[in-house]
Amino acid sequence: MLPVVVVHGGAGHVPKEIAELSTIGVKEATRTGYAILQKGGSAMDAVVEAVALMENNPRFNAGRGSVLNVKGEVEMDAMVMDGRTLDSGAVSAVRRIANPVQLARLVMEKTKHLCLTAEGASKFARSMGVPEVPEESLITDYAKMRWKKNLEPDANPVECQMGKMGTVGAVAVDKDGNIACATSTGGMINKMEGRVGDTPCVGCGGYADNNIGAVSPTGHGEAIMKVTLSRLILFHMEQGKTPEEASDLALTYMKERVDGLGGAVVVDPKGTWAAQFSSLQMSWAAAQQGELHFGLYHGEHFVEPVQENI
Ligand SMILES: CC(C)C[C@H](NC(=O)C[C@H](N)C(=O)O)C(=O)O
Repeated sequence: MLPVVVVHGGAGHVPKEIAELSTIGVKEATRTGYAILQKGGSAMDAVVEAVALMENNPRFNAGRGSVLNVKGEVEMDAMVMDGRTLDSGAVSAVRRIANPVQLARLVMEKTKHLCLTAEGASKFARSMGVPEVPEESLITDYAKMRWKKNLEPDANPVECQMGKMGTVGAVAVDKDGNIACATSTGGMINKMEGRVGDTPCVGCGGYADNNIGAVSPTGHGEAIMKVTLSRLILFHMEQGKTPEEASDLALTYMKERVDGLGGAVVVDPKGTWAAQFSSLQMSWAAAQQGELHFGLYHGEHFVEPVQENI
């Protein structure tokens, strides 16, 4: 059953044609993560590479392609967690960085802190030799269009929020049984300047523990934080639930208790995995035992050889 990697590309909803590009993106990221695991690479390497690839893909709400805050600027959140040691690293409201997930990993590896924010995170990036990129290079026409639409007086905020999907995340177990997670996002459309969502918060936007499993979620960040979604899913697994049952229980709780929608990718130490969501759709893909699994709408589960199209 090992190794395994499971990836998601967000839980918002967009028209089918656009959503299919997300499926292509999550499949590509999953193949990349799986190739690393097959060569004996670590779960941490696999999730960071998979997420960085999706940050570079303008189709997703992370890195290039991030949604814009109310001022029309890009502020991104990202986190990683290592299930061996429970070490984690995160950045919040960070600007002008191409790959926040790699910066989050550096926070974990090179500082004694778990999270750096805004200007401090940028300063740390500079000190680590991470290049600053022009803000314009992170902004797509699509993100600008959604931002403007949201500012219109008759804009329906719910409709507009859901009309852009693409937070990205991954969980993996390597052949040694080590488990890791990574999540990266531009956040919620037209968020206030300085808004920090679930993604950089341990137990909310991700959690990994070799003894239990790992989770990377997507969805309305404020709702995810209220129920500490990632840790809640793992709590249900500690109580004996499967990854699928645990995700469904926690997502139902989030919906009923705080009216929040979302989804998550989950693994346990044996390599049992799940990709569940309460939203209309979530692009996801998983690789295990030479097979690539993927889907987008409820009830969809396609399988093909993982080697295809390489
Ligand atoms: C409307 C929602 C479901 C869309 C979803 N957003 C996030 O996951 C945002 C992230 N959790 C945060 O709050 O910062 C997406 O990008 O697909």
